[in-house]
Amino acid sequence: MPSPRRSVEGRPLGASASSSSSSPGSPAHGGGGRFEFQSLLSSRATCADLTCARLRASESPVHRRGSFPLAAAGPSQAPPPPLPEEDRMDLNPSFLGIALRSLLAIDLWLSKKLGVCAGESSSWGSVRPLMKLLEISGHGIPWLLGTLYCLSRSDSWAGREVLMNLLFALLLDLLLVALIKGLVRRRRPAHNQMDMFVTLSVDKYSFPSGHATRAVLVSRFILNHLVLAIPLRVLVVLWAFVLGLSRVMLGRHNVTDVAFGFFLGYMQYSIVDYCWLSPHNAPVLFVLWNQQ
Ligand SMILES: CC(C)=CCC/C(C)=C/CC/C(C)=C/CC/C(C)=C/COP(=O)(O)O
Repeated sequence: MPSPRRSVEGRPLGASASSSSSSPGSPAHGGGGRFEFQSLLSSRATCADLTCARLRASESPVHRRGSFPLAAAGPSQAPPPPLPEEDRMDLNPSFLGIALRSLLAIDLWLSKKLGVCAGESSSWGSVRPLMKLLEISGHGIPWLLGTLYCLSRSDSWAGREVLMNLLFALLLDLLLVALIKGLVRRRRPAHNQMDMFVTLSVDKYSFPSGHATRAVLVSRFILNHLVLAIPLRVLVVLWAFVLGLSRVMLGRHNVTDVAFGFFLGYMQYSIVDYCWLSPHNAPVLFVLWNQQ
């Protein structure tokens, strides 16, 4: 009995090879006045590509109503096994599915258009060194080392408390970004050159942008805990925004990586603010640091 899963394009479900004279891609008559399509492409590998649509055999009207052609042929012939889950694809994706795919397409298109510093030969290739300088300004290492240095030099309890929380914020950021990157595993854009200053293994993935999370987290932190004149406050916000934009211009990220990074950085600051470490709720940390 020919397996319906292995049948070629347009062949009616369950029909024998000799009866499948219909041309590829054309609807084939499945019996009972109904038409059914089998896979548009024969291999499972190509089915992984979402361009391949397949009618779910187990959910087709013919199957559901018990009038599958082979089943009708006799009780000894069992209906074909349902398609494996990975071979199936709904023909009527939900509105959410369509919206997400459209967003993804716009994201890829826009990110490619904005990636004007992705290489030396790109249209804005001459600005690339400046973008890379911005990249270092938002890198985890200078921020961690800077915070540790300031902590070691701080001689007031208030200063130490703020710096201890900044250190906590930076470490929380590294942890959450690494966790999400490892779970989502979205590859960096194809036009990115992997020439970044010190990276972790998860930094081969792009969602979310660690620079974008850090930019918003650190900016919110500075704006809330440092007394700055208005022009400096504007500069801090601008730095965060331009740093995020530079990630797309360098070709390191897609727009959605940076947008989600901004959102995550904003939420991270709220977490840090909520769990604010002080000599009252985390005395051990402060005593240990004092003893050094
Ligand atoms: C110094 C202390 C207390 C701890 C060190 C913790 C640690 C593992 C630091 C690693 C810092 C590091 C290499 C961060 C990577 C930053 C980076 C390249 C992020 C990628 O950003 P993206 O915007 O391209 O996603």
